[in-house]
Amino acid sequence: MAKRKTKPKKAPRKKIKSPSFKLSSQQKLVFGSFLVICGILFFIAFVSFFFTGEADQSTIVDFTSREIKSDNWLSKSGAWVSNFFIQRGFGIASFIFSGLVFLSGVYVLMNLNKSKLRKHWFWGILIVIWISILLGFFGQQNDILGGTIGFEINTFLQEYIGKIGIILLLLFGLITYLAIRFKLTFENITNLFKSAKRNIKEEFSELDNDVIVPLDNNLSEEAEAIKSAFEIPLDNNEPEVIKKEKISKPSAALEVNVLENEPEEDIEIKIEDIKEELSETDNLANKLVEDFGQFDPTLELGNYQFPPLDLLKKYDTEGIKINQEELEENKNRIVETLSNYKIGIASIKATIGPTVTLYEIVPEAGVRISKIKNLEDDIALSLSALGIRIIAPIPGKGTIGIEVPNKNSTIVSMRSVIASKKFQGSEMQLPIALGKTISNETLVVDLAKMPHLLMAGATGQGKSVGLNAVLTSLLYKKHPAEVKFILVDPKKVELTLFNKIERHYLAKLPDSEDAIITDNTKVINTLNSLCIEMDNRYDLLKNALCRNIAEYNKKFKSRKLNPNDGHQFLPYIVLVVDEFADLIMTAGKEVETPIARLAQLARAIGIHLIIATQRPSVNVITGIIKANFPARIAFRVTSKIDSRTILDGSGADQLIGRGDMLYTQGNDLIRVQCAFVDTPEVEKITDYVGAQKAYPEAYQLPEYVGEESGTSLDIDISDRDKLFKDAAIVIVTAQQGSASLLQRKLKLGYNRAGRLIDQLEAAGIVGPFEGSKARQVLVPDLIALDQLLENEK
Ligand SMILES: Nc1ncnc2c1ncn2[C@@H]1O[C@H](COP(=O)(O)OP(=O)(O)OP(=O)(O)O)[C@@H](O)[C@H]1O
Repeated sequence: MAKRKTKPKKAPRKKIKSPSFKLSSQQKLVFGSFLVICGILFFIAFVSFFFTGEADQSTIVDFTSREIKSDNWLSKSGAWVSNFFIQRGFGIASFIFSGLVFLSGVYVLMNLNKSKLRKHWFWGILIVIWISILLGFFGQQNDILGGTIGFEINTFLQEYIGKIGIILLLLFGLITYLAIRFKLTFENITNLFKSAKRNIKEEFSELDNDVIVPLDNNLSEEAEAIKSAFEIPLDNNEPEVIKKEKISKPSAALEVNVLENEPEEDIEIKIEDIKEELSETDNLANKLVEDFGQFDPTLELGNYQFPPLDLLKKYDTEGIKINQEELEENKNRIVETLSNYKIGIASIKATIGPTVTLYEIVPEAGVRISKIKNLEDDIALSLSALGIRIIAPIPGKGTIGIEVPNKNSTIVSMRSVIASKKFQGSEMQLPIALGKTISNETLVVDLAKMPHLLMAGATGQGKSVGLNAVLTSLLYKKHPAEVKFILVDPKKVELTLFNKIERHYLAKLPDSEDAIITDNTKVINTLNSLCIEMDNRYDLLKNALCRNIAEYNKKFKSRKLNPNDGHQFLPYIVLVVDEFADLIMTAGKEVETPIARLAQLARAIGIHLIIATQRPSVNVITGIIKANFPARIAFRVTSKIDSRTILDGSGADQLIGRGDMLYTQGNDLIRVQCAFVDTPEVEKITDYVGAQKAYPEAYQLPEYVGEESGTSLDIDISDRDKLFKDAAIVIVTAQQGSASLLQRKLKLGYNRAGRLIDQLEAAGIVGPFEGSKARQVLVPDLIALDQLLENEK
């Protein structure tokens, strides 16, 4: 599964030529109509047999003699055929044969699916045998009912299992037939009985309500009353059905349904039964699904066990405890502060969350909302608490919210959110249990819908824990075949634990050693490779006529896409970048461009990005990135400006840290306490997953050959630029392997400087291309350079 390189083409196998029975259109017409006519002839002969069979007995004995005449409607042939099938064969069940021959003709004529026809024959023959055995019971009285074969089998079976045995055997055959042919189950039958019972009941109760009132002069009193009340023009003698509803209670609303007089002429409605033709591939896919079942991407790791809940820790400080005193105190202070500014409160309500309590205030009529908003600092001061946030007004509620941190905040454990019904029962494509909201509800979001996530917050406020929570959620819900991670961790320590699940869940570039990327230059290659993967996936989707990965995978699972055409089950790819700022600082545009491209286009093909940064400044979170990351998580930041960069508004600066965060998916801000998952817990999970059978290697991303790394390292010495030696001296003296230095010092154009750098690399003077950084100079001084050039000669 993990391996996705194109398979080497198999040597073409020699095909053994099987005789082909393909008929041309004309042949089909001739053969098909022949069969249809045969079917009809059989039918006529069989019917005639019941009238003329006895008289024709002699004809059969002497078929060739022209003297003897036959009474059968189809003369001697008819007599012979019907005698063969009915008398000596299967009795009246032989009619089924005539039907089958007729049907075969229709199938050939209309070029219908042959496998279905085969099925009809198979089941048809079984039914013939079944009926003839059943009617074999009456063989002694009337031998044409079950035919000789039916009678003989019946008597043979009677000797061994007796009459009761045969009846039970036939019953068993019938049940088997119904179960296989009509997919009948025990539940179906019970449901059928139940609904029939219900229908009968309903019908009876309706009968009670329907009164047929003959509209003549002898109208009952009630009907008379109705007639006068509604003045229905009653002109002919046809009886009309009047629904009597609660007529006995004249005061109640009276519902009367009077059927309109029928129009003079009935206009017939023709109902066209439009049946869409299934294409050949559909038939093939259905057959494949019938034979092998749906494609199961998880089959290769069929025994994979999801990590159990017990690997996650339970915390003592979990669960919300109501501190009545604190509530009362805060309420009084809020009321007091507001009354100091002459703001009256109509009502106040508290919702206690894990870290903060929301006081919802309904101000008295006439109070301006902006007035309360301006008092934010004053209220914070009077409550002497950090992290007060005022939401005025709360969207969709018409109240004003004041969020006040709890004195004793409670931890929201990863265990509690993973165990929640909301997460366990979620049908999302990439469900993530972020934590709990202020009303203590578990917040589960779909990464596939976001479709990319930007996470920011000052150092030590819970970013890494947040990233771990995201990854843990996916590990608990998604099979290794369904999702792959690409982890970029410049800090080198945060995500190392995930190394253990490399062959299960990680994706990497071919030939790279570590799956977790810690080197910024490799990030560029990975991002570009991911862009290639994106393009490849779009091609696959285009060929499969699907709009997104979910549709594509569904189609692939139902075997409608041929793996020989390059189609395969596509896992989701989640790219996680910790410390995005660091990356932008070192690689700049080279990362921004592929990130922006991925962010703009990758949503449909199942590539989702999560980028986290400590420094939410505008040169890190640029406009183009912001535009493509509508879903954002803000942990506590130090300034209002940072908050504005992340959330386009303040709020993140008023958080209290330790996993307290604001989440937005483009519209409302939701305050959430992030679920806490500690490093030992993550370690346990990765150990658990890592200990299980894995794919042979990590998921392979497409190879990316960097533009600059295309240097041919075998540049001939004689082909070197005239300025080669000068360039080498400049580079070694400055100990800086950059083309722009050569451009400046030797007054060269970019192309020539670039060529020189390539030649210097080929000579082993500078190292390989390293992204935006200058190349490493491998020769320490001019003496060493002289020696190197001397040796070359
Ligand atoms: N959801 C949470 N619930 C409780 N405590 C938390 C939560 N998230 C973080 N903390 C506390 O904050 C500490 C720092 O968190 P974390 O390592 O995630 O910060 P960070 O933002 O990644 O910092 P840095 O940027 O320096 O890596 C944790 O060790 C933990 O004690």
